[in-house]
Amino acid sequence: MSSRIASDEGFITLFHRLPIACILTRVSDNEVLAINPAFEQLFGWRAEDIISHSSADIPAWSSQQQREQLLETVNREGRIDQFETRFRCRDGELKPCLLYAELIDVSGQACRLLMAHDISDRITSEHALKRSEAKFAALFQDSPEPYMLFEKQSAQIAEINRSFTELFGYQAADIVGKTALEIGLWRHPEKRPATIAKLLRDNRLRNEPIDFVTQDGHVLHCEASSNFILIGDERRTLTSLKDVTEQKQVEARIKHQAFHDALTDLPNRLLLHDRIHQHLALGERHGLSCALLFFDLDHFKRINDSLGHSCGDAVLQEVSQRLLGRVRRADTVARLGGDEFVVLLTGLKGDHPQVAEQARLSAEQLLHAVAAPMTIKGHNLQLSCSIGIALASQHGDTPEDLLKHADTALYGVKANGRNSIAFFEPQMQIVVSQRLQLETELRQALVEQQFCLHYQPQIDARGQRVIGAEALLRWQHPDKGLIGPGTFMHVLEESGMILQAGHWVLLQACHFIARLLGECKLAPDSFSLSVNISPRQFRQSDFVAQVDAAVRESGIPANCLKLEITESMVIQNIKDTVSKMHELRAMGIRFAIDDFGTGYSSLSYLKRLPVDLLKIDQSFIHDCAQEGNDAEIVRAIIAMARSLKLELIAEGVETAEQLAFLQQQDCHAYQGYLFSPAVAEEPFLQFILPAQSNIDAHESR
Ligand SMILES: Nc1nc2c(ncn2[C@@H]2O[C@H](COP(=O)(O)O[C@H]3[C@@H](O)[C@H](n4cnc5c(=O)[nH]c(N)nc54)O[C@@H]3COP(=O)(O)O)[C@@H](O)[C@H]2O)c(=O)[nH]1
Repeated sequence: MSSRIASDEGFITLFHRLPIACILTRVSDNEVLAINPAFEQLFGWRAEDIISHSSADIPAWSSQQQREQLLETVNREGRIDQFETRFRCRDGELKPCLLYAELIDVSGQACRLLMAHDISDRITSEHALKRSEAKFAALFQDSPEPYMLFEKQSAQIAEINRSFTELFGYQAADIVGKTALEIGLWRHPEKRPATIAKLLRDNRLRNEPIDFVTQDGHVLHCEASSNFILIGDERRTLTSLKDVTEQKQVEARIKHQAFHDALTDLPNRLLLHDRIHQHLALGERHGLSCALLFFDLDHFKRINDSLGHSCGDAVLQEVSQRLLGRVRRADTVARLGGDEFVVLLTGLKGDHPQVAEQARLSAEQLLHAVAAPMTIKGHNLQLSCSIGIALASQHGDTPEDLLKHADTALYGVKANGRNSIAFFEPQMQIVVSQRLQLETELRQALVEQQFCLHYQPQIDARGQRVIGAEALLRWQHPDKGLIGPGTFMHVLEESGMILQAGHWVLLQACHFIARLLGECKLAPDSFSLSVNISPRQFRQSDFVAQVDAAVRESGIPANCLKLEITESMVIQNIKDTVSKMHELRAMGIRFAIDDFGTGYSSLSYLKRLPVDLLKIDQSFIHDCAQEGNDAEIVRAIIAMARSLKLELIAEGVETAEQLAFLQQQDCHAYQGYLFSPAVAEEPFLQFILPAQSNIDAHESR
């Protein structure tokens, strides 16, 4: 401290105690008069390094230019606030400082008091902030997620990033300064106030589902997350968006698939159930009724089996379109699977008879719609269908009951010949339960082997010789005794159990032939056993292999086995049938056309078939001796067989007159009650052991 200012004691004390670094210089010659301890401590300089030197010479200034600038301002204006510079410390470090300088009078001398405030921390944090702002800017711009920055107050867009531009198509120049509403970003602007309220309440948004619209008008399903942030002094809303459009579409697809049939895209059972539920509730409220129409395409399996599944699928699609085309928008057409469709007619008004009448009229229209000819993959088809109807409240109050009762009514239509409609009636349930009971018992019968074969002899009337037999299925029911196939064959067919039963029959028949040839010493050329083959059995892709295996396993000559098929079976899929017949024929298996005369009886298809024998149907035999139409038909069949060089056998021959007529026409082979009904294995053996003596014995009875 210079002696010339030492007398101003109050100032000196204050000067030395000030916690801020101070330096005092004389204006007239710029000589440094004093520095305080805070100065020494901050910059490391000692008093002797500084005091008495001209301020231009002191080493603390890092820039003379700045020093002169500062002095000039202070001299001119008497003071300077916040002059930023760097002071060199004794150890060489340049320390950022904020300088305050003022002209003061100290003991009558004009002096400059310069105070230096260390701003190293502020500069460091400013740098850190700058770095973090730069990082934020880089993150914001380069983020793969679309980002938007809004002015908090005005909600104007302040910035968008590249990903936002890529996703939405907007360039920053197009939208900065505008609100999302102004540019039409919201798909549902009416939802914005609630979303903003939520943001303000929670101070953030997390994965808020919002639909936006892109610049070119596409809808984007997004999840938006928002936070308030401070950038500089500005309060901003930072919003990141997650585009979940694809995810939503996948979810929607999965949901759609869960409630719709994949082939026709019609509602499935689940959705139908839901719709029935809704309409029952609505109906109750508004006094309206609804009706359930349960559809089944008649003999649809034949289309699948004969023309293939892709054709069957196309038929189902065509039927679904026809049904959709005939109902109102409020009605539902559903597919439950296979060839089962359900139509839910809704909004039916009036009392019970009026509602029933509306349902009946609609059902008839739908029946006709299905029955109109259709061309599927080049095939001209004409279908028919059966419809069972259940009416809400009259026939059920729940979806389950209505579906069950419409199905029961459908069963009633099918039992009465199909191609028609029927309303549910309580007694129909008895028929359904009986049918179910029969099906259950038949399954049990297959497991417990309650089936057996009976054999009806086939005779050559010229020598009364047994030339063969027809194997006929019987069911040895544990309570009801022996049951003929007329009672259960259709159930085996419809349920598919015929495949297992038919295979069993085939094996049994082959083993029976083996016993006849082995134990009874029958000559293979003198006897054949006929086995009835059901259409479903024949259509199996491995049918030929099954027959081959049965023949091989039993070790019989293949020509002892004769397969009986019907004309209708051949017609259903002539290509496949003929090819299988040729394969089996090549193995030595023989074929008979059963019930001949009742079907197409066409020469043209008969010529194409590898057939050995025609069986004249018993319906023509019954009255053939009366010389009426049946006699003519029998004559025509015999002539046809002769021209095609086919064997013949008449079935159902019950009287000597019938046999005499047949023999007059040169048809000598027959089977029927006249000789014997079908009998069990043991009695059958009596006819052929020894063959001739048994026939004699039979004649003498
Ligand atoms: N797929 C299979 N179908 C089979 C099998 N076993 C039988 N069937 C089919 O059932 C139909 C009925 O058979 P069934 O009740 O045994 O009747 C046969 C004879 O008993 C009966 N018949 C024989 N002679 C007479 C007669 O003089 N009068 C008269 N009223 N009926 C008589 O005819 C039936 C044999 O007919 P068909 O088969 O046309 O030769 C039967 O039609 C078979 O289709 C089987 O294992 N698999």
